[in-house]
Amino acid sequence: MNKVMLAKNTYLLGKMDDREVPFHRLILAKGTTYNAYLLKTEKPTVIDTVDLEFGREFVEYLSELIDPKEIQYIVINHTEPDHSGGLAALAGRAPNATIVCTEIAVNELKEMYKLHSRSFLVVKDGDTLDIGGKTLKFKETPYLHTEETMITYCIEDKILFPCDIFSTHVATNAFFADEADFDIIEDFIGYYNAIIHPHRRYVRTVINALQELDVQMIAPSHGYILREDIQKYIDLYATMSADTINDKKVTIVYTTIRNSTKKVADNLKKIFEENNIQTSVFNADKSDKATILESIKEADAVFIGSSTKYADMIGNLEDVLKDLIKMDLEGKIGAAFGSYGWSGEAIEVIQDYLNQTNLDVQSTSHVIKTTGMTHVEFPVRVRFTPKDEQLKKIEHSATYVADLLLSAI
Ligand SMILES: Cc1cc2nc3c(=O)[nH]c(=O)nc-3n(C[C@H](O)[C@H](O)[C@H](O)COP(=O)(O)O)c2cc1C
Repeated sequence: MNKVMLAKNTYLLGKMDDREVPFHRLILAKGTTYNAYLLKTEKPTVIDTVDLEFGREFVEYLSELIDPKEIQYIVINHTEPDHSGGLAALAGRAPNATIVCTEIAVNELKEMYKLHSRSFLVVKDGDTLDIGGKTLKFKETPYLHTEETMITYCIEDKILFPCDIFSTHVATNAFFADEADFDIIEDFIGYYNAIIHPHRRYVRTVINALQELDVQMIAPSHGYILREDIQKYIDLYATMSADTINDKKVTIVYTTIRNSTKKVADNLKKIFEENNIQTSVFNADKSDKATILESIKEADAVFIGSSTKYADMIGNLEDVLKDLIKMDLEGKIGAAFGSYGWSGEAIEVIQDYLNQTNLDVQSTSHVIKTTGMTHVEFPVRVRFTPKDEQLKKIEHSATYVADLLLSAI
């Protein structure tokens, strides 16, 4: 365990893990660190903890700096157990501490660490918390990289605690990037690519939020603390999260009885067009098949949808799908969608057809396995006419594909 002071009364409590750590189906060849922070103010506050495995060690080390009973707040920016895991050991030893997190995080933490009778303080975007001598400001960062995440900024110290964002996976005794005996950029970019890039749309929200903050130091939860040339790291995130490609095309083909599936198609189109992706939509029963197939040949992503009638697809769609199986669609993204009433067999039949092509067919399972995102669903299944939550669902799926199309990585 390490003890380093970042500002007056602000300590790094880090655990170095120099094993080849298995993480997100990767092996971290250089290991990693779990960085937590203690702000020893009038209302002592811990920001994040360490991996579950090192929880007791963490509390022992923390106890050398402060009696845990004095701790008033434990801020949890992100519930993944490599950061919140120390709560299991800390909560019992710090009975007077209120846990500070987003609303979504409350239930996750209660369930994960059996904290049902614990006191929680839910913070929202822009809320501040006076910890007696220092003030914390919170910014919700949903989907970066999970739904419940937030970042914390200490106004007096001008230190940003962004948890996973701006991290590096390097087991290091040089706590600050400027003290490393090599340039950390490659590791910084490698971490971004592995963990953050699939969520890059939300990186932009953070970059915008940072413009309103005077950040002099970035203290993430893995790897190096950044205190020199901070803007270089922020600019790198801005560049890496920007759209790099702008000439992509999507083709959407559907059939419908009473236009609910058309509404799904139109909403998909709206999202793609908001992302400057040229989008063509065809009702397979009202369009020339050769024109549809030509458009699919030109497209980078293909969405095929139908409503379900007596457990099957509607109209001419099957003819189009039979032709797709014979085409070379290598390198294109494919997705199924449709409106349905109770079972939605048509959508699954379309998915089966797409799986027989050489399209890169999207599925919920693949999205979860590759990004951890649970709010993106494929195929896109909408009960009856899409509204409210269902429109959000369509937006999430289209946005996900737009992000795949607009990024070179
Ligand atoms: C004649 C008929 C048969 C239907 N059969 C099914 C079915 O087998 N399974 C199902 O999930 N929904 C079924 N539905 C419900 C439709 O799929 C649902 O109303 C859907 O929203 C229609 O979308 P559309 O307007 O795009 O055609 C049926 C609807 C009708 C009118």
